[in-house]
Amino acid sequence: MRQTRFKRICVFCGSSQGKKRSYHDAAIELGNELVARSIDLVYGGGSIGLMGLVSQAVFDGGRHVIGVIPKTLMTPEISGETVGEVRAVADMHQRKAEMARQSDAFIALPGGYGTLEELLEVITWAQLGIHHKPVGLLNVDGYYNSLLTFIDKAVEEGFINTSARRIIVMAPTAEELMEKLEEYVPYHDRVASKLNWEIGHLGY
Ligand SMILES: CC(C)=CCNc1ncnc2c1ncn2[C@@H]1O[C@H](COP(=O)(O)O)[C@@H](O)[C@H]1O
Repeated sequence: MRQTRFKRICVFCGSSQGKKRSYHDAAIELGNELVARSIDLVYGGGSIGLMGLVSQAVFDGGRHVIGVIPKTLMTPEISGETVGEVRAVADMHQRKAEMARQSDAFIALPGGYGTLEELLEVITWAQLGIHHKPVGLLNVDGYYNSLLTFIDKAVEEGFINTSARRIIVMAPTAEELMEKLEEYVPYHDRVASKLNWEIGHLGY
């Protein structure tokens, strides 16, 4: 068993499986990597898409799985069944706060609007000093290349600070990504570190 600084990691990913086999395989590989490192999973609940694959892999590997799901989405027709522990929440905002509160790091696999929104929110929260947890992007088959190019454009055009660019930890495989996340040094902004967030309200 490998040494790890993480007890639980939150995975954001598609509620669809995507078209390539590599997305399917990467979700299972990430789940297995968490198991190999004795890390538990926090995710959005349910069994659909890549969400179902990663949660099943972690559950089958004997680790604890927490699915945080809004009551409205909690039907077999919409989200399928959640393996492991289910935490029902009132809405999407509570879900994100609860997923963030429960985990020591975040990883995004390929996904659509929901995944992008969750990923960008935890990056923004890191930038504002709301949390100091690493954020990893699993760039399976270059899926996120155009997003990364866009972010570099935003740095170039002066909308993202060069030092904040390094909040995103990126790798093409789960193993490499985990190695990088283990070594991540939290981002510190002089202004953000002086902000006094109401921890209770934000869910931290
Ligand atoms: C009505 C409908 C479309 C239901 C889809 N069913 C869903 N069930 C559970 N979580 C979801 C669902 N859709 C989006 N999410 C959230 O958004 C992310 C996936 O959205 P997407 O497929 O990338 O965009 C997940 O990490 C999850 O937290």
